Formats: sequence, C-alpha cells, structure tokens
Amino acid sequence: MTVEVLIPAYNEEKNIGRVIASLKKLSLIDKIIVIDDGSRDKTAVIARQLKAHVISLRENRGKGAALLEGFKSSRGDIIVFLDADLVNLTSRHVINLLLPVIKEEAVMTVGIFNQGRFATDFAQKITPFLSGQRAFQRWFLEEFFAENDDIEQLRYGIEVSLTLYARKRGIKVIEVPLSHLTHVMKEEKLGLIPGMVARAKMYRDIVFSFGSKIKL
Ligand SMILES: O=c1ccn([C@@H]2O[C@H](COP(=O)(O)OP(=O)(O)O)[C@@H](O)[C@H]2O)c(=O)[nH]1
Ligand SMILES: O=C(O)[C@@H](COP(=O)(O)O)O[C@H]1O[C@H](CO)[C@@H](O)[C@H](O)[C@H]1O
Repeated sequence: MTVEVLIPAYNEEKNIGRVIASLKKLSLIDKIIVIDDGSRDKTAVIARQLKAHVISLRENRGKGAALLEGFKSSRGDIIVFLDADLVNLTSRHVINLLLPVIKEEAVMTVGIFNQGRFATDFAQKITPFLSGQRAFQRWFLEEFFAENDDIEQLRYGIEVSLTLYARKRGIKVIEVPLSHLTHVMKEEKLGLIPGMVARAKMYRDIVFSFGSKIKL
C-alpha cells in the first residue's frame, strides 16, 4: 500500500517549506507532489530544494485543475490532498486523516480544523464540505476525474464537487477533527481588500460548482 500527498500551491513561498518539512517526518508517505499552479514566486524552487516532486503549470489554472494534474502523475493506492498554507501541521494530523482510509472504514476522509483559531475553526464547523484536507482510496478519485470533464472550470469548487459526488453515490465519508491545525487566511496572505476580493471569487467558484455539469 502506497500513500502519496498532493499539494496544490499558488504563490505559497512563505508557507510551502513548512508543510513539506512536516510531511518529511512521516515515513508512511511515499511521495509528496507539489503542483505549482503558475506561481510567480519561489514556491517551486523551495519545494524542489526540500525534495518534493514538483509539477509546474505554466499558467494559473485553479485548484481543481492543479489537483487533476497532480493526480495524473500519482500512483499511490491512497491519495492525500493538503493545502500548502497549513500552520501547525503534524504527523498525527496526517495519520488521523489516513487511518480510516487505510483501514477501509472510509473511502474519503475530510479533515476539520478544531481547537485552533476561532475564525478557521468556525468556518469549517459551518462549512465542513469546503475543507481541502482529505484522504481517498485511489479508485474514488479515478472515477471522479474520469467521469467529469469540466474539472478545469471548478477551481475552488473542487471540494464541494467531491463531497456531492460521494454523497450521491452513498460513499462512506468520515470527518476527522484536526486539533490545533489552521491555515493562513486570504486576508492575511494578500491584505484586507485583495483578500476579500479573492474570497468573493472563491465563493463564486463554489456557487458555480453546485450548478456545474459534475456527474452526480
Ligand atoms: O488558483 C489557485 C488557488 C489556490 N491554490 C492552492 O489551493 C490551496 C487552497 O487555496 P487558498 O489557501 O487560497 O484557500 P483558502 O484555504 O484560503 O480558502 C492552497 O494550497 C493554494 O495555494 C492553487 O493551487 N491554485
Ligand atoms: O474554510 C473556508 O471557508 C475557506 C476559506 O478559508 P479562509 O477564510 O481563507 O480561512 O477555505 C476552504 O475552502 C476552499 C474551497 O472549498 C478550499 O479549497 C480550502 O482548502 C479550504 O481551506
């Protein structure tokens, strides 16, 4: 059984090193694949220095397309999605996300921030289906990506689509609390106004994904 981690990353030079370093401590992980989604900063350079496998997309294509490209070059029996901007990531978080999938108690797990920062805990409490921290049995992603040809349009709608796809098929999903884990919020990364604009665009992607041609 092999485990591979996919990390989509867009302008994450301040964060990606920390996340890769945490993952390197875990011998259970066979490969870390960073999909540099057209970053204009040193994201790819840093990921390569830390011996992650890096796929560089020439242009920014959005999170959904980045994950699709990462999945195409993966081989793992179990695939983990993690964001590049996590803060306080430990081996225990990854193990907890993986265990139900390894034990075949779940086809997909969804990690939920808790006991971390109020703002990010609260966001995931009310919208757990948005979480980017997930583990999967490979066959589920194979079917999801093969059956849906509009992944490129989804961008931030990828998580909602995965959750809806699993739900409509009655696929077993387990939510896993990830204590003390948080991430860098858009307003912290980009500044208040650009962050709010980016957030509005993300919500637009999410709303569109509910009406997308995704096969349910
Ligand atoms: O066009 C994009 C936008 C985001 N991301 C990555 O997707 C993850 C989640 O994005 P972000 O942190 O912006 O979302 P948030 O968690 O703030 O909603 C991060 O690793 C981003 O670098 C990406 O690969 N391409
Ligand atoms: O939790 C949320 O409301 C959003 C926004 O997080 P922040 O407001 O930047 O902490 O973040 C999530 O949603 C995106 C869309 O599903 C995912 O791509 C991110 O991984 C996830 O953190």
